[in-house]
Amino acid sequence: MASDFQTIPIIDIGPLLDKSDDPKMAEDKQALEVVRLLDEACKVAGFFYVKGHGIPDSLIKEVRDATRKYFALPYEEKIKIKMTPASGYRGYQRVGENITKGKPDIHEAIDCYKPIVQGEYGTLGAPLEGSNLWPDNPSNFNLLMEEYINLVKDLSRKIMRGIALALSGLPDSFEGELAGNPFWVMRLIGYPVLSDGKSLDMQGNDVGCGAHTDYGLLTLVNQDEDINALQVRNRAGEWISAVPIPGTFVCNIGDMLKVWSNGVYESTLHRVINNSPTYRVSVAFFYEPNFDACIEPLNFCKEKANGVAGVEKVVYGEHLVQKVLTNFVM
Ligand SMILES: N=C(N)NCCCC[C@H](N)C(=O)O
Ligand SMILES: O=C(O)CCC(=O)C(=O)O
Ligand SMILES: [Fe+2]
Repeated sequence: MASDFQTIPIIDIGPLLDKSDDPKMAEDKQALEVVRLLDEACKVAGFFYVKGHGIPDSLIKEVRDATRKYFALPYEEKIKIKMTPASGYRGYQRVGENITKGKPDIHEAIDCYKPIVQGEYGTLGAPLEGSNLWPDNPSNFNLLMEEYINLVKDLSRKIMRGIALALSGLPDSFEGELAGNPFWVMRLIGYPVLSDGKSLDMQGNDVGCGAHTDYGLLTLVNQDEDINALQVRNRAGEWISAVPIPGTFVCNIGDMLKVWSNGVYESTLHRVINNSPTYRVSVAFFYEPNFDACIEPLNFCKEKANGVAGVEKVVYGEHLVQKVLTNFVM
């Protein structure tokens, strides 16, 4: 359960990454210290900064800059990759199209998902079938994003090996049938400046993204430097700013890890409010279980609660599809 934390921990995961594919990982002192810090952060806040991740800062910035260039294009250009039910909910959505708790969010985005071929998951996967819609402009956009996706996906897998140990499981607890073929989601997001630093629309809505939890396992947020906008709710109900720390990702745990951990880790509520005078870009990568995995508390997590499951089981793909189908007005 998220406590009344006031700050979000920073974890240098370098020593874990060095050993994460080593069969002796669980005997390495420095890797185990990272595991301890992950456990603490997941229990206390459900959020932490990841440093020492090994992904070049230049690539991380390039991804944000390409995203910014795309959003700066005229609407007619952006709408060429419009997200529709027929595109598998992949592509561009304009400001106000995404809905959180009944209110339009003040952001625009490109949504991407791991490609799903027709029939791959039967009716379960049908709404998200398709491949991603990438803009032609800026050029090389898709190559850049694919390079980035490969790196953040592998980073997430390694963090999950650490989290498996943190929950007293084996390092590969989240591989094989559970998350060995991980689904992923990426959202390239732009948060416009609010006019006069006040509300953008007549209803006085100034929320870039309303309070929500993420749906899967781990989220890695690549956010603009120098703009404070992402806020995380602690148990006392206070909103704690996840201020940008150059060279880090903001990492948070999602609903499926809450279930697998039997509620030992919480998927913490967060929201985005861009009150700055500058357009804000963030790129959120979501590392998820296998699309068709049935998620229920793992035995080694239930043991701590005398074998009692404290959270409901769910098929990940059903959870995701139910969210996606209620996220948009179209
Ligand atoms: N894949 C993830 N986590 N996307 C986050 C979007 C959160 C806002 C969405 N309208 C909602 O209400 O969930
Ligand atoms: O823009 C951000 O900093 C976070 C976005 C977010 O929470 C999400 O897309 O799930
Ligand atoms: Fe989120």
